[in-house]
Amino acid sequence: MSKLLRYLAPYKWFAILGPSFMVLEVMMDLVQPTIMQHIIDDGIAQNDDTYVIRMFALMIGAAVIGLFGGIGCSIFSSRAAINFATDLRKDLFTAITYFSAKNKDDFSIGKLITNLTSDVETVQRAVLMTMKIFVRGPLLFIGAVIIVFFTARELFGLLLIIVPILIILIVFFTTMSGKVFGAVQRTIDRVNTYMQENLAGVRVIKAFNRGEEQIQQFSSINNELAKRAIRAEHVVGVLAPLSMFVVNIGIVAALWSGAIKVEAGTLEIGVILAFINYLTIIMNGIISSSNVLIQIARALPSASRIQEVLDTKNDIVNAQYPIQAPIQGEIEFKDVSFYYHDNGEYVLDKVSFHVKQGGTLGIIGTTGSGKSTLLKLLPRLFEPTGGEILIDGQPIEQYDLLTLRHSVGFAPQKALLFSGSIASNLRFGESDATEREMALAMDIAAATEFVSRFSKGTEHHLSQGGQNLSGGQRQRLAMARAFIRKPRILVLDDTTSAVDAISERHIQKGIKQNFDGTTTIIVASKISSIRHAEQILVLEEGKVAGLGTHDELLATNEVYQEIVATQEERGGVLSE
Ligand SMILES: Nc1ncnc2c1ncn2[C@@H]1O[C@H](COP(=O)(O)OP(=O)(O)OP(=O)(O)O)[C@@H](O)[C@H]1O
Repeated sequence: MSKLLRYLAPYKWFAILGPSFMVLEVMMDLVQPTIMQHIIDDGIAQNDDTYVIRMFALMIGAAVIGLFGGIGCSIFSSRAAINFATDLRKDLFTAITYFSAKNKDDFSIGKLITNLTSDVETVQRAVLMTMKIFVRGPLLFIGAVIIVFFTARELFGLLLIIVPILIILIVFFTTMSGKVFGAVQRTIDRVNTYMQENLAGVRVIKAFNRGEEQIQQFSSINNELAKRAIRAEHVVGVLAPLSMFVVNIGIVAALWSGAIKVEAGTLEIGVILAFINYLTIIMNGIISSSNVLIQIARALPSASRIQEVLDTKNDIVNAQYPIQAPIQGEIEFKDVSFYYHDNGEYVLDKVSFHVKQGGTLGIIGTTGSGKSTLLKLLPRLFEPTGGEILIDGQPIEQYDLLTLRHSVGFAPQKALLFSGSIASNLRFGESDATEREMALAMDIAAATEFVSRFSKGTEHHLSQGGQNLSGGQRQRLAMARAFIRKPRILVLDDTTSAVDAISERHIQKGIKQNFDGTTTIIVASKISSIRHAEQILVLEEGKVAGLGTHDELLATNEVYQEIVATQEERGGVLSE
């Protein structure tokens, strides 16, 4: 939490002014019972009307100044806390945006959403309450104790019993609340993860008639959240009535012992009333301090979760002196190995191949053989765990990341688009692409025809993830987004799986004509997509099972022959 407080630095004046105004309000609150005591003992008891009126005017004056203090505190504290949270949220979003793929895998999406929303809000509330109330509580408490010591010393002994009891209650409940609210926050993570996954998969849920089961599973997590939240609220909720009970006992004791003293003529009635008022102020001071402490205890787990994200080191960073020279496109994999998790299985095992600049490599293999993983190593979404990748003869990690990623036109297997216009999605690839460049990229990707059918053309609005397009249309736009960069290395991960054969041929022709000097790596599930590649790499369980031209592999490679045979059985597309 203390680390996060650096976010208050730019707003330090708001953060100082807020509590300062609160001091003003507290002073006015503290002075009121003493004025009242004087009204009773020196004004009403002595029948001095002028004195009473003067004191009433003083009371109203104090109330107005207190109001001014309260409003000032609210304005400045909320500005400080809201700006603090806005900057924090922005930095969190930035950190998450620059996470490496591995960093992202380490955090669940639900947890990151909770981070950006509920965690930031919890910390913001704690900061706000600290500025507004944390000054008020202790000041009210200390001020009232001092005033009672000087003005109602006859009853001061009672405070020595009541105050320690109240303090013990607060320490106990604050400690408890930190634990129970930590558990609530962790359950909110689970709810968010579950909701996020289910919202993304709503169509699958419907298609498989899994609605009831999913609702039941959600209910069980939701009920768990309710149980933990209720427990947490109970813990917090018991404190105020318990404190009130202790104070009420104190009031009874004050009245009883005060009455005896008034009867004996050693105490005035106004002092008892002032004492009771101050006792209530002390209780309010303690309860509001405890509310802030509880809020801080609640915010601590949130703060450390936020800090965990901010502290996460991106494991893919630029070299100290990165190569910024333009990339030509020669690629060499030398015994490249990779696993996703320590102690996990090798997904790629000593993979070696060489593609000359402007060459074409097709990759084929069984499901889960590591094809997509291999492609993800090229824009350095992941780092090899063994071996070396060379681009133009230089280790890939020596290249400036921006230069490297700008040189690689990557169309992933899952054609994810963003909400916004088609044009904005294409410009994701090249922000200052002209209309002509967009038209050419769409033409190569066989997207022109379906886009022109939309009344607004490239201004047609796509919903979240491009869900209002067909799978094949999404794939074409994702390819166009990669083409528009005019990359030196083009990486297509099974991007024509949902594209019809005629369009696929159009795309292949387009790539050949327009990306002559571009090194192209294409992962495909259909032989027809890669049969004309200069080299074809056959992957099996992460290992190279073959490397050669279509004809060479067909003649000598068993795995390739098997894939061809299976595709022919299914009415294969080899003849195309
Ligand atoms: N983010 C990840 N974390 C952990 N394991 C992963 C991750 N992504 C993929 N894997 C595992 O790595 C292996 C290779 O996956 P990859 O996606 O590279 O295969 P693929 O050959 O592209 O498969 P497909 O043809 O089905 O697309 C699989 O066993 C998969 O379960």
